[in-house]
Amino acid sequence: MATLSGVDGKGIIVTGGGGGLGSAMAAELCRLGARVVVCGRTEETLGQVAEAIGAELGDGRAFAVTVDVRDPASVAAMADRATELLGAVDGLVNNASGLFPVKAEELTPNGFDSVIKIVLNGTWHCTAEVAGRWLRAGRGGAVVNVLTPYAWMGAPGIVHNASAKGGVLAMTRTLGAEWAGRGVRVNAVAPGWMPVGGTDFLAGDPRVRRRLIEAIPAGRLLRAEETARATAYLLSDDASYVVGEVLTIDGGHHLSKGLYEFLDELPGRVS
Ligand SMILES: CCCCCCCCC/C=C/C(=O)SCCNC(=O)CCNC(=O)[C@H](O)C(C)(C)COP(=O)(O)OP(=O)(O)OC[C@H]1O[C@@H](n2cnc3c(N)ncnc32)[C@H](O)[C@@H]1OP(=O)(O)O
Ligand SMILES: NC(=O)C1=CN([C@@H]2O[C@H](COP(=O)(O)OP(=O)(O)OC[C@H]3O[C@@H](n4cnc5c(N)ncnc54)[C@H](OP(=O)(O)O)[C@@H]3O)[C@@H](O)[C@H]2O)C=CC1
Repeated sequence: MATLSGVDGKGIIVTGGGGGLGSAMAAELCRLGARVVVCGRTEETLGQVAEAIGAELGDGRAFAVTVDVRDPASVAAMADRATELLGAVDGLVNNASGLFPVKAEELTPNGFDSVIKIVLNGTWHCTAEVAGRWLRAGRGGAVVNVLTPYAWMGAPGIVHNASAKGGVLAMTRTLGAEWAGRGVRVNAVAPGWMPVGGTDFLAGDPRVRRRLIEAIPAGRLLRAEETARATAYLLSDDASYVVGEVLTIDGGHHLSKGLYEFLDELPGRVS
């Protein structure tokens, strides 16, 4: 019986690989057979991630490389090093991000820029560098951008990050179409809330956690490994005809806005 090809043997770069989702994603991709470069600005956390993967799966599976995705020269140096370490780079996961909650009317120009530079410009710099190498070499590759459902829904309180993610959504669709004929696929995942990384503080509060879960039709928070497996699919040759697509992994959360949260209170309840 035919089996799915997965990411076995592929070399993959994960930006923000020292963070909550990035580290879980790197570990799961390695469990699925990939070799991974985790990159970000903080050498210490990246080293810990590579070491933990090495302890679980053996040496030579995960490597730490520093990068600032806002700086094209730093991204080019990271891509050189990743190629040395992995032999060949087959996939790129644009996962690095930054945000802070702020009222839009209180956000300064520099505050807006600080997030746009990481999320929108950083995703572009990494994609242009890595995919540019594939195109020049006449070979294929797969890019997966990490979005969230608020890339198309909007997110009051984080206008900088929502604007950047909306831009990355347009980038995903545009480059997906522009490069599909040359074997470079660009897609995205849009995970819902996970109790990791930048939102750990929210899901860690029992009251907030309960309210979050109540609003999610699947009735629980998303596990980082589930996002990793969806990402692995888009990186793999199993997704060879999937182009410019966004795979939403949120337990139906973005579909539930409106009536769902009040279903229990309606006469002749539906749920
Ligand atoms: C239904 C579907 C559900 C779907 C549900 C989906 C949920 C999705 C959740 C997504 C989560 C994530 O993305 S989590 C990712 C979170 N991770 C991170 O944030 C880690 C990386 N963060 C950072 O590096 C920093 O926080 C960040 C500020 C972004 C960048 O750092 P920099 O050093 O570049 O910036 P700084 O020099 O410190 O600051 C730049 C400017 O920003 C301002 N600034 C900084 N912090 C500020 C703050 N808290 N409030 C106001 N302003 C602030 C400063 O005053 C400066 O402006 P001036 O004073 O004018 O100079
Ligand atoms: N947690 C959640 O519930 C959800 C998260 N997401 C998305 O998942 C991704 C990861 O988020 P999460 O794990 O929560 O957040 P984290 O804050 O844990 O991870 C963000 C990572 O980005 C890196 N980073 C930030 N700025 C730069 C930079 N200039 N250059 C290189 N790396 C940088 C950080 O490392 P360093 O500071 O060392 O550079 C950090 O490792 C993001 O794209 C986020 O939008 C989507 C939906 C839900």
